Amino acid sequence: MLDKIIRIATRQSPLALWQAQYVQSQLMACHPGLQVELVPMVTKGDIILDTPLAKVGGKGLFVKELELAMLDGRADIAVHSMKDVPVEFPEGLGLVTICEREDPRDAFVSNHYASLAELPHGSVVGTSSLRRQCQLRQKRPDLVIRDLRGNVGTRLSKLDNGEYDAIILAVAGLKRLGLENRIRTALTPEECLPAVGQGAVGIECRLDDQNTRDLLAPLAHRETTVRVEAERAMNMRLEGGCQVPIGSYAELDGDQLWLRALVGAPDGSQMVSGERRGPAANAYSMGVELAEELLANGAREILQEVYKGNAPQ
Ligand SMILES: NCc1[nH]cc(CCC(=O)O)c1CC(=O)O
Repeated sequence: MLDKIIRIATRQSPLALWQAQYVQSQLMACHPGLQVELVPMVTKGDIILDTPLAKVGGKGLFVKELELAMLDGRADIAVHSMKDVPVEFPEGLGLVTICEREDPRDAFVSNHYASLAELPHGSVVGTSSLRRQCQLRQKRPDLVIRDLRGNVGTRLSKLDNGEYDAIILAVAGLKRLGLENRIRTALTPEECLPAVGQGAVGIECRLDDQNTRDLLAPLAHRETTVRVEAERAMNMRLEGGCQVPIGSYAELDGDQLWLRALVGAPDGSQMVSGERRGPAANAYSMGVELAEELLANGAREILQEVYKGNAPQ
């Protein structure tokens, strides 16, 4: 076991590297003597930077190259932000480990205003996330939402250049990059329901690679795994990828799981939401049932418009 090397396929954005290095150091701490190397790669999502993600279309734009590397045997594992991981995996690969979740909330970031409520009428807010967009528009129809792409550092420089009055980013990403001081307020789940898996890091590998799976096992975090299982089951039933106006967020209190979800039209004109409470053992079925409730209450029509690409923005 000790002469084994684990190779981690990773994108090269600062956040992806942070996540890969986090798993690298956890693996080395759990298995003294184990060698863990990073295999840096470029993905389509890193190349197509000028088009709004929802229009580029493909789910999993950032993970396909990493998955090919694992299937080819050039890498053993890939580390993902759970919110960017598609609901389905190529044959032979799967998500085997979910690590402890960081703060799952969205952050309000601005150089002039302390909170969403303080933003003057007509302020320009940057986000490319349809989920953030629909929730912002619902609360503040007066705001002008503009697309904002690129890695976290690029997005912050666009804010600093004066292109936006405020931007919305995940708290987790900012904390991991040591940029917590840029957060003016964290939005509560009531203000902006987080994305499926937001703040959690997951590890994918070849399902037949039992040796690697055994090495990964101690990195799994039980509570996070249950929460993300419920959130992803919801998303899966909605057939939602990562670029959809869907929020899905679960909390665990002892054995009691509380799952909340919403589907909204990107222009904020419609919003369908619901919740479920139940034992953690029912995480998966709670997700599926909540998705079915939302579909029956209008989410089906909202999502159809979004997938057709002609939802009002
Ligand atoms: N969509 C990009 C992305 N994917 C994961 C994170 C960081 C937070 C996380 O790990 O959930 C971010 C940046 C952001 O949304 O601000």
